[in-house]
Amino acid sequence: MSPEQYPLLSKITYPSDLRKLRLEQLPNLCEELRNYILEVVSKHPGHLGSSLGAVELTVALHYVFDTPEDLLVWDVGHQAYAHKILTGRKDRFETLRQWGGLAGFPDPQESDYDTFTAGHASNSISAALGMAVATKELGEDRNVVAIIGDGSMTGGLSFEGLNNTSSFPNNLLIVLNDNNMSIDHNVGGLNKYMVDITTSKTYNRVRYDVYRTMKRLNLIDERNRRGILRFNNSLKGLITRQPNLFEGFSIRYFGPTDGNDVIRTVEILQDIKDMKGPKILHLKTIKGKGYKPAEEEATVWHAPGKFEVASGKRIKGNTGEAVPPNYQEVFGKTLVELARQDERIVGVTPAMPTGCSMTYMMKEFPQRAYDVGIAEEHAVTFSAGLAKGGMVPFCNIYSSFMQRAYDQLIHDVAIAKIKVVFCLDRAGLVGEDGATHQGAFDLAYLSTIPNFKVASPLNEHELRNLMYTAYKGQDGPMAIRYPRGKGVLVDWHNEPKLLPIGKGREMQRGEKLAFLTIGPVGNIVKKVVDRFKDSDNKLVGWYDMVFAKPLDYDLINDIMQNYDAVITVEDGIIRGGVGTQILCYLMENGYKGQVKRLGIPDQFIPHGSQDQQREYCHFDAESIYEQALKMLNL
Ligand SMILES: Cc1ncc(C[n+]2csc(CCOP(=O)(O)OP(=O)(O)O)c2C)c(N)n1
Ligand SMILES: CC(=O)[C@@H](O)[C@H](O)COP(=O)(O)O
Ligand SMILES: [Mg+2]
Repeated sequence: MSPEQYPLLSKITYPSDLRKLRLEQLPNLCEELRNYILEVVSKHPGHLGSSLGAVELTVALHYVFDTPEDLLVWDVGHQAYAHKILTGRKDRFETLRQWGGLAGFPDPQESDYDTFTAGHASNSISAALGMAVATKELGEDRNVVAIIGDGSMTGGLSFEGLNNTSSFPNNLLIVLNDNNMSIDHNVGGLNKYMVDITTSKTYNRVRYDVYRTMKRLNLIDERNRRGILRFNNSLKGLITRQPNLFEGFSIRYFGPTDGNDVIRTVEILQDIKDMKGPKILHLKTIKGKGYKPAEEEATVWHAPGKFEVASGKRIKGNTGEAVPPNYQEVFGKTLVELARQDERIVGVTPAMPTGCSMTYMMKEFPQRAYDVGIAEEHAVTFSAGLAKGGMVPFCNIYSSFMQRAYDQLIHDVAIAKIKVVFCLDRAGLVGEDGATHQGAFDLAYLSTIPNFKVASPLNEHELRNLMYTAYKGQDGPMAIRYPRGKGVLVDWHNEPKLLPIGKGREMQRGEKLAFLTIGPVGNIVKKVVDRFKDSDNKLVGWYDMVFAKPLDYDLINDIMQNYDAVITVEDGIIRGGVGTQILCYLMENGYKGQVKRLGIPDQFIPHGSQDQQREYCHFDAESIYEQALKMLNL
């Protein structure tokens, strides 16, 4: 990092260096941080807009608090790039989200400054509250701060934390970083409340008048700054005629104030830092702050991929050739096609309309597509309610975020056999988001639930067939899981047809070794099978199981009788996954051949490309081929 380009930042390794700066130098430091984030993230893609918007509050927090002694708990953590840069990781920042490099989210194994696992939204208040209560219990003198966005504040877990905050002695500070955006537009009553509180013109005018008058009379000093903050709070109650939501939880509320004004944010933090009891500071920030394209199109620039900083042009690597669509696009367009046929079909997404392509449905049938905010539990039970009310809901949730809603799947859906179609996006290895976001567990956790059907398509045609089958060819809950990214068929738009429930397919007959696969990972196995074809096309067989539940036992019986060896391959955790279910069946039924299960081992797989992750897990084409050779004694 050149001192010419980054005169302040180049001298900072840790927050202790930052604290040596004068207050008036901080705006320049923020500018440098922003430029550095842009320089690196344009080449090594990651989450941009949130981190740009949080630069000032990050600098202010590390300036005022004695980190890492004081504890900062970041929610989601996609806004924490400035935090990473300022806490000893500047020189590795270029390795962001790459295999062996820095994680995209705070990670306690990466740094002492990262106090808690981050990646899934809304856990920061509970985690920080626990730390704050522990601190108090142990008589330690340290501050604990949770930093949470307006979108993440809508998650149920946040409310559970807020509700609990005043129950035990603690001095927790919650910093609410409110940019009035989630990835897409933020939704719901809380969002409206926060907009109202910010845009109350009378409140803002009176507050400003009071401040100006006091300043003119030279009445603003350290002593009465707190008095002004308190006065603002009472004023807000009087003028907006709304009780303050957070005060209602017995949490002292300060703000809203401009969180992109670093000096003002430092001053306020200094004022409230040592106040006793739980408190919340509401900062208004701009997502993408300081980079025009990101400010103008916050959703696109949430995680834009590679781009040219100067022009704001995103680099797409488009060769002009026809390429297969993303599974997400196929889901989105197929849902619209089905919805055209049946007005009972509706879509539900917890805050991921763009990510999962529910946007197609929202565009054509705005009344029949529901973004419920970051609320996976609610999304599942709400869908069950919709179904009870006569609709056919397609509830799309990322596989790893569905982990939040396991009880709802069982209690609110499966027991009563309610027909909801769950589309689990980002199933399997997801790439650069890493451990927190891997869709590793769904095949295992869904297969254990009675009354559930669980399937995964080999390709885009099969995704369409499964969506159609879930809607038209069965009753009760059914889950369809598919991965992040491109399919395999350029000509993907088939006429959807009904598939037999619980039936797999023989893709190639062989004599010695059978591959049993589920989902798109079958396309990798196909390459391996083709490689054997060159030498001996009788040696290996391949079966696409299609359903993890019910499993096709007829097919497995046939395989048992005709092959000496079986390799199962799934893009999911091995323990409890489809391979394990097949292994149990084979053993229970006296199979004497060899069995090898390939998939995600009993570990959390870190960030990197999906290819690197598959290789690490030994289910890339080469590893599968080697495994087959070994079992065939070749
Ligand atoms: C449980 C969970 N659901 C969904 C997501 C996907 N997600 C990541 S960031 C984000 C938006 C969060 O909004 P906010 O907290 O306001 O932060 P901002 O992006 O605006 O900085 C969403 C929906 C997630 N990480 N975790
Ligand atoms: C931080 C977060 O949880 C999301 O932004 C997530 O990274 C989205 O993943 P996709 O890029 O796969 O939609
Ligand atoms: Mg936000």
